[in-house]
Amino acid sequence: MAKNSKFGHLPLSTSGPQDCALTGSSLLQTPYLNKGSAFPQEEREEFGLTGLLPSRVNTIEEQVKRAYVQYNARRTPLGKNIFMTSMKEQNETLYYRLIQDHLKEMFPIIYTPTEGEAIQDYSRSFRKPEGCFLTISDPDGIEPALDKWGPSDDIDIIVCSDGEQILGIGDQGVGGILISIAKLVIYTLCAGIHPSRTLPVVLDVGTDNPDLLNDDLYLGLQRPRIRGEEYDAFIDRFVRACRKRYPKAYIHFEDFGLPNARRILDKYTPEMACFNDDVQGTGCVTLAAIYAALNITKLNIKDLRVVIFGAGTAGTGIADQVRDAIAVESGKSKEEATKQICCVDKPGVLLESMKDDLTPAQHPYAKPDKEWEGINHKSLLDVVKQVKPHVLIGTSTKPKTFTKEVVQEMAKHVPRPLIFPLSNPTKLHEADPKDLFDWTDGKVLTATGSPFPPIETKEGKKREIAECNNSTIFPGIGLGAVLSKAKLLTPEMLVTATKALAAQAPALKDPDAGLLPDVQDVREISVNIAKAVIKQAVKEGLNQEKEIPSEDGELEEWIREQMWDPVYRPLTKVSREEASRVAKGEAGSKGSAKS
Ligand SMILES: NC(=O)c1ccc[n+]([C@@H]2O[C@H](COP(=O)([O-])OP(=O)(O)OC[C@H]3O[C@@H](n4cnc5c(N)ncnc54)[C@H](O)[C@@H]3O)[C@@H](O)[C@H]2O)c1
Ligand SMILES: O=C(O)C[C@H](O)C(=O)O
Ligand SMILES: [Mg+2]
Repeated sequence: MAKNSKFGHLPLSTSGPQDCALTGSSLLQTPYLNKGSAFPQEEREEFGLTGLLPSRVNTIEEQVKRAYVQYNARRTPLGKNIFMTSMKEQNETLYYRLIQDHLKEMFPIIYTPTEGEAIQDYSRSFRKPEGCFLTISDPDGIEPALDKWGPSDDIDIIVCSDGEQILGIGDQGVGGILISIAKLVIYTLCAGIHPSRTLPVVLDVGTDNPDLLNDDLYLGLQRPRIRGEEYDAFIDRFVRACRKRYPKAYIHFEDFGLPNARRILDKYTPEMACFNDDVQGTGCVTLAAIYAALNITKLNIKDLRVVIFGAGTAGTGIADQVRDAIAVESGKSKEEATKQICCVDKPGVLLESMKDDLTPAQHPYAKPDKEWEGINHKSLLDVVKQVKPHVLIGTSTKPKTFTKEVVQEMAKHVPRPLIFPLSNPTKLHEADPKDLFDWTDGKVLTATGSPFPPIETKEGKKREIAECNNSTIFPGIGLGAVLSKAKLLTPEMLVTATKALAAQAPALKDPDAGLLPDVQDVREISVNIAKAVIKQAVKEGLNQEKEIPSEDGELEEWIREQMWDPVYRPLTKVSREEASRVAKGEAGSKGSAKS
């Protein structure tokens, strides 16, 4: 429990002394409690560390300085990523503090795009497991595996992936554990979710990736993916087991394949607080970036024409958010609003005659065939000529498909084209922002799925390229859901989160600034997003937490107080029996003590 809080009992432990039942080398090997060379003299004596550490006692700032030198000695992004993973296994507080002090530089190393390389390399560079591995060949193993992560109040957020559509790099099987871990690191960094209260899971159901099927070092279930009833039953058993073991935990689904992502989300949304990041996170962050751009172009969302290239999980998630926003602003029905959105996939514009081959999420966007008669709807250039979109979004995983011709065609019809190449990792982006800028004489308003450096304008000014990645919004939404203990995550909560993000766009004040806040500021942004979500949860009567302050200032303070910071906290020696009440169990990978 947080100490000295004017709010009394708070669910997250973020400050004050913490109980520790470990001593000696087991303490040094417990990443959540280890302070390494920063253990003060008294704790070295009390916890049996004498002789196990060099004599000099460092501050965390000194440790960060040393770790940063070591980090910089690694030459490649993947080498740096591997270094960071090993730092996390040794000293979690230092790991988070190091990133926090170099956030902008390290974000692309621990997250998109470098995490993609690490995932592809998972079985080959594997050294130490982290996370929870559940396998379809052993469904009875689900409950005992979850039991290892502590008592029912211990877990706030579960991120799970079945590894089928990791970023844009496709099926990575059991390596998908690393995307669950990376998303949870972002929750901690960007929204202060307590790192010991999170659970990363991979649901190993096999793989259809031939490279992995033929690799004798592959660590997952080496057989084709199991689909259909057996898959559904496995997912259901997992979700039910999570609900039973951690009834208040929020479930975040990540990088499931197209046939499953939306289906699973729709199944569980009416029953529990759950979230699909690729569908909802991407939809919300993209809509927020559109809102910010509209402020510059002075257009209203109700008038927009939008082309979405790549109508998969993310593409249809974005389409739905934009459609709903158009409907609300214009008073039109959803069906009417849908007409302003044109979804293009491999076979071209989605048409009614293709209905048998479309997913349920794509169905509403299928256009009457006669509207496209005589037009080459498979050519993006022809689609752009026909639709004259204000907004072009790429979620296709097909690099360089927003060609000079396509972009210049778009720029003929609208004064400020909004073009968002969102396919990750960077090498899959549909266009490079510098090209978009050059091809449109700087008129483009852009945001990208992975980070890019600013562009220099002819006048020597810098134009920031916002990162339109769901990482800007999912941490705040999760924080809001966790602190309010929301029973459900509703569309209204997502709308209010999107508006809270859009209201903080730097471009509202300076048109050369980014369309979305910089990662550097995301912690503060998360507070505002969480506040919006919590207020909406209360409004809808879905908050299981009853002690939520109603006044805005107090609410913000209440949120901030529950956000975890990477600082060393004094340790209080307790017996194993005392600690076990709150412990995660020494067998758990995160160490045993929490207070
Ligand atoms: N920036 C973000 O926050 C964010 C969030 C989620 C996904 N993404 C990225 O979006 C991409 C798609 O992810 P997803 O989860 O939606 O995958 P998905 O497989 O569900 O969707 C991809 C879609 O693109 C279509 N496609 C493939 N080739 C095409 C082509 N030549 N022309 C038109 N369409 C084509 C596929 O048929 C599919 O429907 C990935 O690269 C992912 O990293 C980015
Ligand atoms: O993980 C990311 O970088 C964003 C997104 O969830 C994706 O799948 O690309
Ligand atoms: Mg994703």
